[in-house]
Amino acid sequence: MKVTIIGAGNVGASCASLLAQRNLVRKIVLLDIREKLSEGKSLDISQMLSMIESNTEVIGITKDYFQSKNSEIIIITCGIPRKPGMSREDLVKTNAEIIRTVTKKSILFSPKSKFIIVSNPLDVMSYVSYMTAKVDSSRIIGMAGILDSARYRFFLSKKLNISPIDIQSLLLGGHGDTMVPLYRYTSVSGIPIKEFLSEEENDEIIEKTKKGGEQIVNLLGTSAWMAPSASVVKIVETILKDSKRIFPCSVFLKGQYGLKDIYLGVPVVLGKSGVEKIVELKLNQKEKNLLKKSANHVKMMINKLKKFDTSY
Ligand SMILES: NC(=O)c1ccc[n+]([C@@H]2O[C@H](COP(=O)([O-])OP(=O)(O)OC[C@H]3O[C@@H](n4cnc5c(N)ncnc54)[C@H](O)[C@@H]3O)[C@@H](O)[C@H]2O)c1
Ligand SMILES: O=C(O)C[C@H](O)C(=O)O
Repeated sequence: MKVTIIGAGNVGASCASLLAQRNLVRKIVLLDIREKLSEGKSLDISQMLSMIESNTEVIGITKDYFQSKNSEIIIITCGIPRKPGMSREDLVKTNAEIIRTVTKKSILFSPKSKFIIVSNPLDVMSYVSYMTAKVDSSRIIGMAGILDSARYRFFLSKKLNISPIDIQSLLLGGHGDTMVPLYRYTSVSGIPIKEFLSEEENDEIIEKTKKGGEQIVNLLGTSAWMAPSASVVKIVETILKDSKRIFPCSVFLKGQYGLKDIYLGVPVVLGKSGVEKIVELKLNQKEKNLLKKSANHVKMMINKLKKFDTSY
């Protein structure tokens, strides 16, 4: 069982480290364009393995895609992150080119692989990877909803003084300010959230969640990587164990939620084939409007990209 991670920067190296600690796969290939980076990071991770009793082999590669041959899963974390004052959308042109190039190269050596996309702006990059790979959309999964949901659970846990582990939540929509956390589908150990706080109080938590990525960018000067890599590892584990768990992920919609030709966050069942089912919830009018607004925003970015590059 081999997993390849493209991009050995903050998110990529952290994914390799967390995945190796889970002792889930035989081999992790960490690949970057920058000479020596992945070799150094993989060596550091490898030297940790005897202490944590993991048998995973971690190798670092510069540009040589042959080493990624027949990967079960390819995780795309390469490209530029935002800096303070930037939006995720500011990354679109640079990262689209990078995602297209690395998807083309990876699919050549791993034609049956599932892809987890991390690079931003997430929903558009997942779309770019899907259009480039030309494989069934069930195999191209964007990671964002798990992270956004984890942030929401964290802020909520602080407000309620309750463990985040016991908070269940669900989000829809794009990864960004237009995300749609669902108050109606949030609960604490099965108890509806309305028993703990009002919708208005919850809205304050949602605003914090929407700004969760930006808050870290402003503190660190670059974007988050610990919680994002833990979210990626959740997806990897679910696919490899064929666990059929439900998570919000950015997936290609073909009419579900009244939307098509777009990658957007919705709840999905994940298993060994990737996205095994898209769960369609009955939304109320307010939720429908918010989702539509979020979809319009992602569509607008996709259309801008298509104008700039007619090959999409
Ligand atoms: N989806 C999410 O929730 C989420 C969360 C965190 C970060 N991100 C995004 O993930 C991306 C990576 O973030 P980071 O903090 O790891 O950045 P980083 O700068 O630390 O790492 C990016 C790495 O990509 C490499 N790279 C660039 N072009 C490449 C190519 N063509 N082939 C191989 N490697 C290449 C760079 O050399 C660098 O090492 C950013 O776009 C960021 O916005 C998304
Ligand atoms: O905020 C970012 O730019 C990175 C990522 O999308 C995040 O939410 O942490």
